Amino acid sequence: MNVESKIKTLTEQLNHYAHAYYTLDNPIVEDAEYDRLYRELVALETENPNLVRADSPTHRTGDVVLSGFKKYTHDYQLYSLQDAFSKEELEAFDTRVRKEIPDPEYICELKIDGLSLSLVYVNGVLETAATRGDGSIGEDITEQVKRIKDVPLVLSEPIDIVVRGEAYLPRRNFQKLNLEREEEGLPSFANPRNAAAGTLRQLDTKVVAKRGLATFLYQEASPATNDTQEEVLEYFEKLGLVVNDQRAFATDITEIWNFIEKVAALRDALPYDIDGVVIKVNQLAQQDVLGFTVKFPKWAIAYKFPAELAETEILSVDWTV
Ligand SMILES: CC(C)(CNC(=O)c1ccc(Oc2ccccc2)cc1)c1ccc2c(N)nc(N)nc2n1
Repeated sequence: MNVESKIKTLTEQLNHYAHAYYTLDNPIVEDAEYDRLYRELVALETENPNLVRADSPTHRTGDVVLSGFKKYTHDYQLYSLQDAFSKEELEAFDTRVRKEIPDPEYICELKIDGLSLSLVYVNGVLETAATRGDGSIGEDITEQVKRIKDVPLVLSEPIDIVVRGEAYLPRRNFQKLNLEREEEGLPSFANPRNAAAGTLRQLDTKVVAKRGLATFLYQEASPATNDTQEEVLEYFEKLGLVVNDQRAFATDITEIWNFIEKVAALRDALPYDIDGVVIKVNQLAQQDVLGFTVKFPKWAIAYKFPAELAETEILSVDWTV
């Protein structure tokens, strides 16, 4: 086997193992074996730098220390969600939708408490990752996002696509990070969302690789190639992107509310923080009929759970009254 096919085989093998470990949470090879193959690839790439592939896992570990963040202008507006804090507000949303869509089918997704980000793939290769910013201009965090192990550097298909999702810190990594910071006499992070935001603002990408961020993708920001939001999410999984599996269909507020109550009951057992449930019209053609206000899509709403009192707030509450 010549060097080029040896590098191709090693790269594909290592990416397959990493996908199983980080994206499917289902390791299929011992760490020692992964490390041995990884070292073999680094040696071959060092001798043949012109043969390093775009999807090589070695792109994730090179220690790049940036001097600052470049601004990035999104090709597509990244919208916010209108919020609802009660069942009545959801009923008002449903009434507004039904004025234009008599029989809507909704899809309900989790609202992950992380940092919104946009991934731009060209020919299937991750070209840019950026924060949402104000929806039009964000910050380029490409080098940082390349160190998030479940973000594919190359998709399974060579397509141009802009996807949007959330970067978050799994609770177990959040607890591990705060323990380390306490031992180093550093202030701990208040919550996983702040820790994720602080990590992606690190200019030393080695720090990002160590912290164990993860992602869930939920939106195709470029013109959609599917008919429904559900099909978009299934397509994302085929491409190698991570999609949250906690979702449900609903045709009325009762079914939406049932899902919200189910999620509220399992919320504390989830390995990540959520701050609500996002309800969307599932058919993309129906989304187009409803359209957008200046800031929000009229076909989606976020039901926000009551904010959990932070430990400090709980201690300051006068429970004697
Ligand atoms: C619905 C949307 C606001 C994203 N959608 C967009 O940003 C968006 C962008 C261009 C769109 O349409 C286009 C307009 C012009 C060209 C191409 C597409 C449509 C939606 C949103 C926002 C936050 C979410 C969140 N935290 N969790 C989940 N689970 N879903 C979320 N969904």
